[in-house]
Amino acid sequence: MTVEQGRMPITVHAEIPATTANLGPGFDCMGLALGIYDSVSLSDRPDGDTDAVEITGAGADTLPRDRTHLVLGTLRDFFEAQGFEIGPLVLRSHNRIPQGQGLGSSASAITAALVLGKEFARRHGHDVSDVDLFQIGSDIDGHPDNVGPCIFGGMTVSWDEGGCWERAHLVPHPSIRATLAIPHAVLSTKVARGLIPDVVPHHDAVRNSARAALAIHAFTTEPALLLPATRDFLHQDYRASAYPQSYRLVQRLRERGIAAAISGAGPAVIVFTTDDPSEAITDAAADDREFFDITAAAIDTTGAQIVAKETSDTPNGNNRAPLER
Ligand SMILES: Nc1ncnc2c1ncn2[C@@H]1O[C@H](COP(=O)(O)OP(=O)(O)O)[C@@H](O)[C@H]1O
Ligand SMILES: N[C@@H](CCOP(=O)(O)O)C(=O)O
Repeated sequence: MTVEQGRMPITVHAEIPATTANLGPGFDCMGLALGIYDSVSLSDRPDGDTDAVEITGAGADTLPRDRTHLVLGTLRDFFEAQGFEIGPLVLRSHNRIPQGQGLGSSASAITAALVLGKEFARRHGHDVSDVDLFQIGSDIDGHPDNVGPCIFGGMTVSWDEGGCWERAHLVPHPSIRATLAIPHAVLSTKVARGLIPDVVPHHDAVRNSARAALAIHAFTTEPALLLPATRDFLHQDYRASAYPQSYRLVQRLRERGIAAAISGAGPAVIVFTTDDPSEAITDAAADDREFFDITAAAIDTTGAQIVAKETSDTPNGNNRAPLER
């Protein structure tokens, strides 16, 4: 369907949170949404023959403007797969989620495409009642541990059941604060995944299972146990060579009794505390302190949202509308 003669072009706006996957031992299955948002909008382009992409913020100098742009490409693939005919589009994106840091930017980009695409198609009169964004997004990104919290907010645990993605939604304990140490370096998730062995010792699998189970309890009920609950045996040691400064910072923080882990595939470090850890992080970073930007991140509880209008620089949730997922 194209914009009919005389009909006002449609614009849909969305805010899409960053996510931190793994939380230590929850490799490929646990994740948490963070209050750092990409603001993305999609409009009909009645006066153009092709799609247009406008980008500000993170990636403005590096991301493509054609169909290889992850949001636009995913949108077009989604419309084609669903059989929705949609004319030329303008995609506008103000990105606050840094790319290649382990903050789920690719999952957020894919989620942005699907959330906007579903709402845009609905407003163009298409039936979207059977469209399951979590399923489609997890298949495309391959990381339900990012896509789950990105869509639903809070914390999710996800698993594969006979080729379908399932998830449970958890509410993190309100006293938990997340702080990020974001290095001046990037790492592609694909490269980081290449460092993980196909097989791990049974003993490590057992130890990791215990910590992952404990993480559910610590994140939801007893934050005092966050230090042991964020110990991983499946990925961080294997990937240490790809993020030496981040790995060192995690070790030093943990030696000081602070729950720290690599965020997603890295190289950002995520710290979970119930008080302000900035000083401790600066201290633990020692000679590497100039290498990291330290910033607090709220825990997002709502997930991706269609919003009434484009937000100013700091999304505050005032114009958020419930999203039909
Ligand atoms: N907002 C965005 N718009 C377009 N492409 C994006 C966006 N965010 C991420 N990407 C794509 O995803 C890549 C980063 O994905 P990945 O290596 O998985 O790192 P991350 O940990 O940030 O998800 C970028 O190089 C880019 O190709
Ligand atoms: N479980 C995945 C998570 C990847 O997250 P990202 O934010 O780095 O894309 C992994 O550790 O590979």
